[in-house]
Amino acid sequence: MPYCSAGAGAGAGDRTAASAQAMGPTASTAPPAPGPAESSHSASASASTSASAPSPSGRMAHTAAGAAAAARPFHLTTAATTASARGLARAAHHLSLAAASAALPAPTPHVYGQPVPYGVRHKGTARTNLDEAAQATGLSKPAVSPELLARVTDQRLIRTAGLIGGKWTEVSSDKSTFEVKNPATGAVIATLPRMRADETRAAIAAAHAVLPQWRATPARDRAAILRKWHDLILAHKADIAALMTAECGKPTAEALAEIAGGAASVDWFAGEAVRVAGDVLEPPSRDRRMVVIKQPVGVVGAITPWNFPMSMITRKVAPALAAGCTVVLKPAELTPLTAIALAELAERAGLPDGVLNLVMGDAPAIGHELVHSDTVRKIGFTGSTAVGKMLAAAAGAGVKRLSLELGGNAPVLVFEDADLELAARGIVASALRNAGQTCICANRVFVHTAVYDKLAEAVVGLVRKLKVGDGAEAGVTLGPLITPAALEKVTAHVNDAVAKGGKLLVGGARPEAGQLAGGAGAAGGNFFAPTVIGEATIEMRCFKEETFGPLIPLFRFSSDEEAVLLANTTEYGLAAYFYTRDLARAWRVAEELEFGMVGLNEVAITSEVAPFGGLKQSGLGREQSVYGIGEFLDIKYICMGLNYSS
Ligand SMILES: NC(=O)c1ccc[n+]([C@@H]2O[C@H](COP(=O)([O-])OP(=O)(O)OC[C@H]3O[C@@H](n4cnc5c(N)ncnc54)[C@H](O)[C@@H]3O)[C@@H](O)[C@H]2O)c1
Ligand SMILES: O=CCCC(=O)O
Repeated sequence: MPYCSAGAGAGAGDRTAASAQAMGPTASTAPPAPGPAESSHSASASASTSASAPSPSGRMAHTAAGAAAAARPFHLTTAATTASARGLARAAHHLSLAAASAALPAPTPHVYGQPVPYGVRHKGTARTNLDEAAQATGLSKPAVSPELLARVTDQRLIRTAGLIGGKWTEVSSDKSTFEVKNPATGAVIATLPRMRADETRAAIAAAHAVLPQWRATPARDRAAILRKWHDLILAHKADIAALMTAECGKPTAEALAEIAGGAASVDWFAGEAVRVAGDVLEPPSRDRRMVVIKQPVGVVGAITPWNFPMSMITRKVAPALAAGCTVVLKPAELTPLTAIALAELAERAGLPDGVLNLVMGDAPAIGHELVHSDTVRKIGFTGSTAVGKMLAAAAGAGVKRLSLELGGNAPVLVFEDADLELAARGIVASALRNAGQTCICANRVFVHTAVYDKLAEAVVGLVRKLKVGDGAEAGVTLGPLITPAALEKVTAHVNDAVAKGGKLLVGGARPEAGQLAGGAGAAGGNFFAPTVIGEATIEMRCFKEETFGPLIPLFRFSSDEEAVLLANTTEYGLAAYFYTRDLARAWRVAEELEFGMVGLNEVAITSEVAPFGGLKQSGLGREQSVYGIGEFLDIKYICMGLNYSS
């Protein structure tokens, strides 16, 4: 199903630079510290100490002991080497670490202002290990705000924990935490464990341990679990939308559209699971037969951004699970709550323990483990081009499979024969979707000079009708930007354009508090008024960079050749759009645009049935569609000689 209801540049850029630095050469060359199991415990000894009760839900039970035992035949058949024995011991150790650190009672989240002790409670006292950690480190405990709890009906969807080997893990190895803020108010809505390398290694080990069972599970059964997950997502869409809007800021209608699209991906890949097929080749001689089979690539590391907190996850996790892979997911730290709710629903759908693991916190440390682990065979990443390039370099060193969905700088071309009303609606819907924070947002609008003034007037008229405010308020069509840094980048792009001769047609600054829907609280949010700049030129930053904010710059052109040249003048190649009624021009321009996705008289191009991905520095590989599952499958050729003596 297509979904599009009405990009944080500096946010993305600034964080990106910081993370890139943190991941620098020192971090990437440091070998992971060996776990104690490698030196002092046998696999079975450490596994047997960590066995836990079978799952009450009746799901495939994977205790640490069970999972380690399950891993054994796989190790023995694929690589009966010392290294694999060490790997098994390490897996068992990490599983026992996960089991021990996650041996917590059913979560009762600490609510700000009403301390509810949880964590590992000491005998005969209400104090927990978290109280001690908080006291010792001065750091806050995992918690959720009453405001967040009040928004959600099924409060079990809100957990202050990652998921490792089927255990919700509420304490990170160094007991540190990070905060999640509502971008519409600036208020802290949750505090979560800041996971790092230890938790990531445990999650990788858990995913590896259960891989033999999951890949051997019949595709039909994997598909049934995915369909159940899809149904549960839709049954809880109001709660998921509330979480998504609270952490990411997008208006509720946009959150619901994203959930519908994300659920559609899960359903699509449930269908694809049973259609994986190989080939029988015509052999060059009759003494042999040749076949091609497809097999899951193995453990997948999935790293996702904040701007689509659900659909960027389902596009990776659903095809990976359908193919028979297991997953370690690292969602963005700005928006982990949607990911946690999705993982909780996956568990309820019957996904076996360890098949989907969730870690979040210290992005460079987690990323380093995922990309340097020999166990992880594939990285699926969506995010900035800067972080994507760094991951690509590290994954290349380990010859790991890689999909990258990176930045965009989408052009819209409006030719002189276009339906101008349709074009104006499309431009506003695309450019301002998620407050302009969408990788395929219209970032540069090129208009034929003959229709420029009319188109500009129509765009400005539509922009003036938008209602800016807290996305949770009814009727709001434009929410806040994700961070103050994102606000700074949009402000800088607007100021730069005006300084270089751009005409401010509407917007241009932060709205006054009184102009915002959402009451006084919204005054603390990261809002920027939707802005249209006329007479934009190629010297401006908004021509070269992804603004990732609510800015529509209008450029002029006077020939088809000029329009296509302007559109292609970017290192990005994700999405492009154009409006014309001329069939010959439509084909010519569609073929000449150097972008992975092209919308002709249409901006709502995203769909689970269509390949999503970019050219040039916008990425590698494709998500969604019939092509999407191939990213998680290895191709194996088997040649069978028939010329043997009987
Ligand atoms: N092409 C697409 O499909 C697509 C979709 C959505 C967003 N995007 C792009 O994503 C960008 C915005 O997202 P963002 O700001 O979250 O990007 P980002 O690159 O800062 O973060 C993306 C993810 O990478 C993680 N990360 C950051 N540093 C890391 C490191 N050193 N190692 C491993 N992981 C690390 C983050 O925590 C997050 O989970 C924009 O450029 C946008 O165009 C692309
Ligand atoms: O930001 C990228 C995702 C956009 C989409 O799914 O349409």
